[in-house]
Amino acid sequence: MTRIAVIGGGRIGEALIAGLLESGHAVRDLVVAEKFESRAAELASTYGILTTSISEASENADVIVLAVKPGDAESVVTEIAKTDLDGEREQLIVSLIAGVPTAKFEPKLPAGFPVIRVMPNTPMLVGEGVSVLAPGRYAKAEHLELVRTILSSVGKVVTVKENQLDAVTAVSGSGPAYFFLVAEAMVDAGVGLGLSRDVASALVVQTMVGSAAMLDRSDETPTELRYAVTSPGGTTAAAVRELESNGLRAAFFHALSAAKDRSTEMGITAE
Ligand SMILES: NC(=O)C1=CN([C@@H]2O[C@H](COP(=O)(O)OP(=O)(O)OC[C@H]3O[C@@H](n4cnc5c(N)ncnc54)[C@H](OP(=O)(O)O)[C@@H]3O)[C@@H](O)[C@H]2O)C=CC1
Ligand SMILES: O=C(O)[C@@H]1CCC=N1
Repeated sequence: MTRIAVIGGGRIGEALIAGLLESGHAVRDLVVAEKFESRAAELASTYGILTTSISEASENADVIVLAVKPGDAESVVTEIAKTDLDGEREQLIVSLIAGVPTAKFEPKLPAGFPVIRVMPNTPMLVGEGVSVLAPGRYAKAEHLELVRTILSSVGKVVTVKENQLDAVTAVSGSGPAYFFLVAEAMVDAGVGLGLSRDVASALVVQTMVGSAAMLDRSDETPTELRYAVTSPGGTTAAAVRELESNGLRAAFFHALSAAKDRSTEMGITAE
C-alpha cells in the first residue's frame, strides 16, 4: 500500500486524513507531521494516526503531502530536502498549498524530484471533495495516476494545466465557503420571517442537499432547473428579481476574481 505523510495537520490536512481513513485507507500507511503539539495529540487520539517529525515522515513515505500555509511552504520544503529522499523508491511531493507554483519547490529539491500541485476542498472529509491536479515539470504520468487513485477515494478528480489553478482555487477550493455563507444567510432570513432556527436550518440544509443532488444527477443546466421552480408571477420570480437587482451575479464575479488574484499574490509572497 502507498505510504502517505501529511505535513501540516490543520483543517485541510485533517479533511484528507479523515476522508482517506473513511474510504478504507489503512491507518498504518498514514502519518502526520504537525508542529502544534496539542493539535498533533488531538489527531493521534481522534484517528489513531502516528504523529512524527517532518524528516521521519518524509524519509518513510511514498507520497509527501504538503498541507501547511503558504508562508510555511519554503521552510517545510527546505526541511524535506535535507532528509534522505529516496530516488529509487520514486517518492513524490503533493502540494495542497494555495497559490504556490511547483516551480518554487522544484529547485529546492533533488534534481528531477516530482511535484504535483493539487487544489482540494474540504468536502473530501465526507468523500465528496473535488481535487484538481496539475503536474509539475518532473511529474510523470505514473505519478499523476498514483495521486489520482489516492484522491479519487475522497471525491472527484480533475486535471488541468498549472496556470489554471488560481482560477480553480477561486471556484472549488474556496467554493464550499460560498455555499456555507448562502446557507447561513438563508437561515437568518428564515428566522427573520418567524421560523425557529432549528426549523430554518433543517429546511436550508435539506434544500441544499436536494438541489446539489439534482445538479449532479440531472442532464439539465442550473438555469433549466431554476426555471422549473419559477412559476409565472410567483414567489420564486419575486425572490430572484430581488437577488438579481441586488447584484448577485456581479458579487460572485468580483468575489471569485478577488480569490483568484489573492491566490496568485500568495504564490508571489510565499518566498
Ligand atoms: N482549508 C481549506 O479549505 C483549503 C486549504 N488549502 C491549503 O491547505 C493549506 C493548509 O490550510 P488549512 O488547513 O486551512 O490551514 P491550517 O492553519 O488549519 O493548517 C496548517 C497546519 O500546518 C501546521 N504547520 C505549519 N508549519 C508546520 C511545520 N513546519 N510542520 C508541521 N506542521 C506545520 C500549522 O501549525 P501552526 O498553526 O502551529 O502553525 C497548522 O496546524 C494552505 O496552504 C491552504 O492554502 C487548500 C485547499 C482548501
Ligand atoms: O482560503 C484559503 O486561502 C484556502 C485555499 C482554498 C480554500 N482555503
